[in-house]
Amino acid sequence: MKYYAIIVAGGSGNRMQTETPKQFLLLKNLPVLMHTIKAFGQSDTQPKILLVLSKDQQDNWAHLCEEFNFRIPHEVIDGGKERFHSVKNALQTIEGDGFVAIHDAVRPLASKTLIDNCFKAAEVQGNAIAAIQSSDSVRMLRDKKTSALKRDEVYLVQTPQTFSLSILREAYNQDFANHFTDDASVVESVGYGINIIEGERENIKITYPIDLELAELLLKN
Ligand SMILES: Nc1ccn([C@@H]2O[C@H](COP(=O)(O)OP(=O)(O)OP(=O)(O)O)[C@@H](O)[C@H]2O)c(=O)n1
Ligand SMILES: C[C@](O)(CO)[C@H](O)COP(=O)(O)O
Repeated sequence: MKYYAIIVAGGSGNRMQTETPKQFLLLKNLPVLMHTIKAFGQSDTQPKILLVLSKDQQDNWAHLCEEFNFRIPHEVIDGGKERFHSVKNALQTIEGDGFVAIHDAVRPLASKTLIDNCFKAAEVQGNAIAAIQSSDSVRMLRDKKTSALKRDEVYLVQTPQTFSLSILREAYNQDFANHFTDDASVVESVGYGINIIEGERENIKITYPIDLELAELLLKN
């Protein structure tokens, strides 16, 4: 069986409000993105790594790889306008069958166990996404009214999100829609049920400055 990891790093990090896009910021003296790739490089599954980067960051990345002597093999793919298009660009470079884990470059704390478990579950069920249950109470706002939701029924979705190539190709054949906030929503929209596996609370997404501070605290040496 062939295994692939699409690591999406084609965003500009507007909410982080740093000049350097967040995936290149230093986390314990190593760019965030290198921590993320290392987790896949250390997994038992050993997927082929496809790294999606905007064209204007590809030289910067090559320099960073030299500077940090970063030698984990990976292929660089051009980013797209939205995350959806970045994933699609990478998907189009893959031929044949197999399984693909899609992962945010800015989730550098995913463990190798979580990555391997996602691949294993997708092999059995066709797809598997990492998610955790909410530990807060949750409310929905609709038509200016709020109402409580049953929190046991609410999951906070993470990446990796892992799919068989045949399902993923069918899903990414659609046109982009604004409600496609992750890969599961793209796949669900062509009629597939989505399977959840237990994610990790440490597997945070670096979105705002406080997330980088949290990641520094959480990252084990
Ligand atoms: N056109 C895009 C947009 C996002 N991403 C990637 O998708 C992941 C999750 O997106 P997000 O956290 O929203 O990153 P940004 O789009 O960079 O952040 P923001 O929305 O704050 O601008 C990130 O690793 C980001 O680099 C991507 O590959 N291509
Ligand atoms: C894919 C994702 O990380 C799952 O939680 C999330 O949907 C990405 O959202 P963003 O708005 O692109 O950060």
